[in-house]
Amino acid sequence: MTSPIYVAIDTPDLDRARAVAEAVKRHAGGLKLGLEFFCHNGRAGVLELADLDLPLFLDLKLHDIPNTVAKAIQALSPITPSVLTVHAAGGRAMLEDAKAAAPAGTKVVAVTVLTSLDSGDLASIGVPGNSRAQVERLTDLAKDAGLDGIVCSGNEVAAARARWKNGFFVVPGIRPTNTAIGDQKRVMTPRDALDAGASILVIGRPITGADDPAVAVREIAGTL
Ligand SMILES: O=C(O)c1cc(=O)[nH]c(=O)n1[C@@H]1O[C@H](COP(=O)(O)O)[C@@H](O)[C@H]1O
Repeated sequence: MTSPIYVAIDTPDLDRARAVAEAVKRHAGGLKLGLEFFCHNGRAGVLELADLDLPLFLDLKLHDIPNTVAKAIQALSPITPSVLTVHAAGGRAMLEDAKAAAPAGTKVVAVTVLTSLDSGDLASIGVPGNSRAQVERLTDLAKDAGLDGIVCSGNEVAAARARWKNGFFVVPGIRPTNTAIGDQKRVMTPRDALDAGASILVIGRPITGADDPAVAVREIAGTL
């Protein structure tokens, strides 16, 4: 079975990214490249890692007016990521245009409530209620807009999946027991997140910050 673990390769250093990717390859279902990597290496850097033969998840969390987001996605060509992120808070027209602009083989998924936020943070940006209510609202929006799935924490994924049976659910904020939480606020263990309905798990520092990323990813895979 393909591993559900997507390793977040959060570094601006292309050589380090390649080394970590090679180390984790055996137990990873894919690599996630985000803003830290992309701001430094751009499209050329993503294409450099295409020969690793692992699906590439491009996490750009696009959030702008519909025209700008659609044009930005077109400007990624010839990259065809397996997964691409946009912010659900960009609204329905932006989500529809993002999906229309993406290559046919790319899953476009909407970030709902960042896993670094708790209900106090939500209140401070004018969102009433808890993270689950907001994830549910944005899950319905993403589904209606024709996206492929959403990003949420393990705490909300069961509720989100109950509303969208065949959606694709990306769950970051993954922390094996005994690993540092850091800036994340809504976390779950890999096993619990899968049991709750995650399609894939995004895991960064518990693997990339370990003394030996190959050992760390193997140990996590062993718990699934
Ligand atoms: O879209 C994401 O991947 C994402 C959404 C979210 O709500 N929270 C979140 O942590 N992420 C990403 O998931 C990764 C988590 O990294 P670690 O906290 O190091 O495991 C980072 O690359 C984040 O950018």
